[in-house]
Amino acid sequence: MTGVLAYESSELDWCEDNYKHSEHIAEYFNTMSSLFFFVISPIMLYLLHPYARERNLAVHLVWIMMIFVGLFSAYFHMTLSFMGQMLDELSILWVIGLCYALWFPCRLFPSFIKDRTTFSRLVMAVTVVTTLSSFVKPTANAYVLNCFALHIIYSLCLEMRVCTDQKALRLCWSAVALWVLAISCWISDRFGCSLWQKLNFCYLHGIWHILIVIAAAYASTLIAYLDAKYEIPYALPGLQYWPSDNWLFGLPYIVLKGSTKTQKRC
Ligand SMILES: CCCCCCCC/C=C\CCCCCCCC(=O)N[C@@H](CO)[C@H](O)/C=C/CCCCCCCCCCCCC
Ligand SMILES: [Ca+2]
Ligand SMILES: [Zn+2]
Repeated sequence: MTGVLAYESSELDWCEDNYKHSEHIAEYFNTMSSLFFFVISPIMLYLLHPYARERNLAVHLVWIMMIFVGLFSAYFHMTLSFMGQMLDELSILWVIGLCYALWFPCRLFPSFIKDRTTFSRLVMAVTVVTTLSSFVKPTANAYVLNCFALHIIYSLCLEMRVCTDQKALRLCWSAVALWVLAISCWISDRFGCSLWQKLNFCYLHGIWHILIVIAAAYASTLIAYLDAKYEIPYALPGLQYWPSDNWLFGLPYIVLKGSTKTQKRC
C-alpha cells in the first residue's frame, strides 16, 4: 500500500522541474494551478443554483465533484504518486459520467434507450467498467479521457448545427477555442518538453489546468442551457456572464425569466 502512496511512484512526470521551489512539493506550479478549481467551482455552484433548483438539484454534484478533481490534481502533482494519478484521473472520469447522465440530449440516445433513467444506468455501467480497466494500463487513462472530450465536442457540434441562438453559438465557440488552447498546452507539455526546457518555460501543464476548468465551465453551462431550453422552456432560460455581460471574459450562467413548474419531458 505504501508503494502506491510513495512520492514519484506514478509513471507520469510532467515537464515542470521536480522539487524546484519546495522539498515537499514535487511540481510546485502544477500543484498551485490545481487550486484554480477551488476558485471556479464555488462560483459555478452559486451561479447555476437557480437552474439546478428548477431542473434537478443533482446538477450541483458536478461542481462539488470538480472541487475533488482540483484536490486530487493538487495531491497528484505534489507527490507524483500512483495513488494521486488514479484519484486525479478517476475523479475526472466520474464527473464526465455524471455530466452525460444529467445532460446528454434525449434525442441523441442510442435507439434501444427509451428514457434518461435507462441511459443513466448505461452510463454508470460504462463508468464502472472504465474505472476497472484504468488499472490495466494506467498510462493510457489520460488518452481515454481526452477521447471522451472529443465525443463531447462531437455531440455539441450535432446540437449546434440546428441552433440559431447567437449567445449559445458564441458560448460554444468560446468553449471549443478554450479547449483547443488547453489541449495544445497538455500535448506540448507531454511531447515537447525538451524544447520548453531549453526555453526555460515548463509551465504548460499548469496553464492547461487553468484553461480546462474554464472550458469545462463554458461547455457545461452551454449543455445545461440547451437542456433547460428543451426541458423547462416555461422557465424562459437565458444566458448571461458573471461578473458582467459586457466584459470580454466572464463565467457563463443561466438566468430563468419565467418560473412555473410543469411536467419534465425526460
Ligand atoms: C454531455 C456532457 C457535457 C460535459 C461537460 C463538460 C464536463 C467537464 C468534465 C470534466 C472536467 C475536466 C477536468 C480536467 C481536470 C484536469 C486535471 C489534470 O490535469 N489531469 C491530468 C494529470 O494531471 C491528466 O493527464 C488529464 C487528463 C485528460 C483529462 C481530459 C478531460 C476532458 C475534459 C472535457 C472538457 C470538455 C470541454 C469541451 C469543450 C467544448
Ligand atoms: Ca516533473
Ligand atoms: Zn495536472
